[in-house]
Amino acid sequence: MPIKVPNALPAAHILESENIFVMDADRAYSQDIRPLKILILNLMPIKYITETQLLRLLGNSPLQVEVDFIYTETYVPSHTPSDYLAQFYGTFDEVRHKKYDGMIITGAPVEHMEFEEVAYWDEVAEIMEWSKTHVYSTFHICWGAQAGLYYHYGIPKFQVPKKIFGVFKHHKCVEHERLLRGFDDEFYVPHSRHTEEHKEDILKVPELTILAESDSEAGPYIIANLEKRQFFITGHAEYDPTTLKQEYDRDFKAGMNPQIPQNYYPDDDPSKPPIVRWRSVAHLLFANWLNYYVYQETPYELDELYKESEY
Ligand SMILES: CC(=O)SCCNC(=O)CCNC(=O)[C@H](O)C(C)(C)COP(=O)(O)OP(=O)(O)OC[C@H]1O[C@@H](n2cnc3c(N)ncnc32)[C@H](O)[C@@H]1OP(=O)(O)O
Ligand SMILES: N[C@@H](CCO)C(=O)O
Repeated sequence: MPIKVPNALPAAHILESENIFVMDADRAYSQDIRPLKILILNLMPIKYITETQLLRLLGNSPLQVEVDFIYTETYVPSHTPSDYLAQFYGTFDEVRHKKYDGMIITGAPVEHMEFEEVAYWDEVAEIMEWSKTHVYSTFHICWGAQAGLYYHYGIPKFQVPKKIFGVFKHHKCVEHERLLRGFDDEFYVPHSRHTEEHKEDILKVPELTILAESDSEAGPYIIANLEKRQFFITGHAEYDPTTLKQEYDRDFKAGMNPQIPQNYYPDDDPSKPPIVRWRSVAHLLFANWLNYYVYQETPYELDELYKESEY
């Protein structure tokens, strides 16, 4: 079954070459099944890379998925041409009247700033408030997760002395969790951040459960609220095989003497091709979310979702 994206989105060509069935927005679905509506708030600077990474995982499903992208109006992205945004993206104002089965809030390279200092903070906070009544399930990634944990539950982030950078071993913290169905007892996921949440702050919030964590400095990895309508993912399962390499090379060229990503290069040698240990986890994570927490739970008629809302 296909994933439907804005017409001529560059990611579509890449995904088609990977045998993912992509439909443009004009084409009708062949079956009378309501597609799942997913909204992606893409805060990453190089938009097409994140689009491709997320659509690759959302598209690897028998479910019909229709994706809308939005960017922030209160901070206009500098690395993405305005005609690209005009062609493929909307704004929150253009979608606030709609309801969605799922939403993804991406990471963002703004973790050094206090949340309130980020130019689009008020807008992102408004979107997170709106999501409570207009989105069935929200998946927050990296800075998106930090922002969600802070906005919804007051959990602070802290600067770490050494960048959490590499591919870290994790384990499940709960049994029989559908989001983790198919995960091995130990699994690997990339992290790339300079900040963290403290586990004890998360455990203090009765509505939150840590579903998976790492005993390394990567710490809590997947946090869910009680209703399992909000997931906070501190790592980057969606990253391409060479994303960490690109970040390392970028910082190396900038003379920043970056640390070598852990558990990534054979013999920790950046001249060797990296070992990819997280692809299957990425596919399971997104497929389980889509299947168990979006498709199987969301109302068939999206208008039924928080009908009482007069937002
Ligand atoms: C913690 C996480 O979530 S990890 C996810 C973040 N990881 C990444 O973004 C990896 C890829 N990013 C990069 O490699 C770099 O950010 C680059 C190369 C794209 C840009 O680096 P630089 O040019 O040095 O930084 P620059 O000052 O232009 O800002 C980079 C981004 O930070 C964000 N940003 C910077 N200042 C602000 C601000 N005041 N308010 C909001 N966003 C800001 C923007 O997203 C900006 O990119 P955009 O304008 O295209 O949206
Ligand atoms: N993943 C990011 C961290 C930025 O906050 C990078 O190194 O680009």
